[in-house]
Amino acid sequence: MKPVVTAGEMKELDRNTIESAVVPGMVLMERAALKTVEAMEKYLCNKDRVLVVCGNGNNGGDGMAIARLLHLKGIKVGIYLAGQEEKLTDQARQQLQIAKYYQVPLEHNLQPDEYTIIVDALFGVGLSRPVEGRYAEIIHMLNQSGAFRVAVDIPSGINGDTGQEMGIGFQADLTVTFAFCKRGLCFYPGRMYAGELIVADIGIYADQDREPSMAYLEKGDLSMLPSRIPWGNKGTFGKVLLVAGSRGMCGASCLSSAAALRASAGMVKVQTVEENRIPLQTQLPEVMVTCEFNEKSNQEMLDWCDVLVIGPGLGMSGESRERVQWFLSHAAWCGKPVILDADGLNLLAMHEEWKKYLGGQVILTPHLGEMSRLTGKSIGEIRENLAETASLYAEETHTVCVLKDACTVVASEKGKKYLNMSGNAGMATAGSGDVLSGVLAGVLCMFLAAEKKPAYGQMAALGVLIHGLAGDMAAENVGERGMTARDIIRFLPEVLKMQ
Ligand SMILES: NC(=O)C1=CN([C@@H]2O[C@H](COP(=O)(O)OP(=O)(O)OC[C@H]3O[C@@H](n4cnc5c(N)ncnc54)[C@H](O)[C@@H]3O)[C@@H](O)[C@H]2O)[C@H](O)CC1
Ligand SMILES: [K+]
Repeated sequence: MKPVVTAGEMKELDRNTIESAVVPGMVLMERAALKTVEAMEKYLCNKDRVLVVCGNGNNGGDGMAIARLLHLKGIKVGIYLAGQEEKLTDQARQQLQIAKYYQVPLEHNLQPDEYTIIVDALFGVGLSRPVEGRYAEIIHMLNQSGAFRVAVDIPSGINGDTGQEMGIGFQADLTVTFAFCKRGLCFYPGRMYAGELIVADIGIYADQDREPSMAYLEKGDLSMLPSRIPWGNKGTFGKVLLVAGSRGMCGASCLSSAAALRASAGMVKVQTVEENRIPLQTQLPEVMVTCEFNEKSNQEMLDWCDVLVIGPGLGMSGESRERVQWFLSHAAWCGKPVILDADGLNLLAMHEEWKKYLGGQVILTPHLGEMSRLTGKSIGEIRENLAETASLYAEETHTVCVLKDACTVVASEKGKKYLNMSGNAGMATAGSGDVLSGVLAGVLCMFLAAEKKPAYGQMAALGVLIHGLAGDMAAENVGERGMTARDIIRFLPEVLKMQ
């Protein structure tokens, strides 16, 4: 698990290291330069010609140090100062002095096409307004060149907090960011501008009590998943009750059930309507189907299950409304974990009074449209503030909120947030959300079966990671264009096998 920071948090950590830990800024700059050159090694050969384009700030200072290190390694390199020397920060000025001492060539004309590698050291976390004028022209020229492009800390022009392009963004093939990943490198389009992303440790650490509030999980975090006890039986590995499906809507129940089984649940029972019984049982013989809906059988189902998934393919009928209300309220009373998805969320949006049934063991999985209905905010406003919107709603409802987008945010009521770095555009396909609801149920089952219960936010973040990794495997095998939700299900076991 890796922390993710805002530009402001990064500057604070930077300042804290320099002032409290008394690590000179120049030392941090040298380390930043060394790590960047190290990351460039595998792309470098002595025939390369490198151009380092420097701004006035410390991002530019990093660039000058990088140029000097490359020069001393015998690489042909030149520095192009995009700003004015008199406006350089102290550290950038010192770095320029050092570069001049070692006779690093200064280029006065910008001719990107003469170089095979271009290093963008214009702006980093100090970007404070849209890029215009001469700087915009420079970035445009650099993007036009056929050179291999390296960004220092953040691709210039990309907002370090939101990932939005401010005027024009440098299109990097490789970004070496220092100390911690910035939020703007996780959200789109920032993530696309970054290219290959390397987070370089340069000796800046967060104090325990100032841990950044956001993190992302990596493949290695699958090691958190508990192993299956050898003596278990199908009941041991988690029983999922899926309240799903309605007249003419059976597909979502199939996808969610199949995903739960593929994500390690031991048993799945679907509470649905009579006309879905045959199609479900035909497509998924492993799944039990019941069409009962009465006090006695509902209570038996609730007592039987470990986790509920409520919502896929439910529709908005009065009958569906009753099913959601009964299971949501009774699950709350007995503290059973619930994943509330799709029309379960749309019905919640219409029944404010159901919020009393929500709590820490409830995971909401809205996409932007469902979130708009739940919060009354516009989709545009939500997309601009994904993390804050998810966090606010999680706090308001005391739940875990999985706000689904290209970069899904998982927010828990205690303010912890996770960004998902797995997945791809091929997953924007019908049923992908139904699959996620099943995967989340499967992951909860894993932990419940092992009698471990990390925070629901962390379990949900693991489920989102697994869903995305399966989607990445599907894209590698069948391509993004042609993949379907069932391809994601197909690769779930491969992902879990990796752990
Ligand atoms: N975080 C770390 O551990 C380290 C960071 N380092 C590097 O320092 C930069 C941040 O440097 P800073 O001086 O704060 O700002 P920038 O260099 O990012 O910004 C340059 C300068 O540009 C001006 N500016 C901002 N926006 C615009 C604009 N749109 N048009 C024109 N000019 C603009 C602004 O006034 C800034 O002064 C960080 O990213 C790292 O690369 C340390 O060197 C190593 C440790
Ligand atoms: K940069």
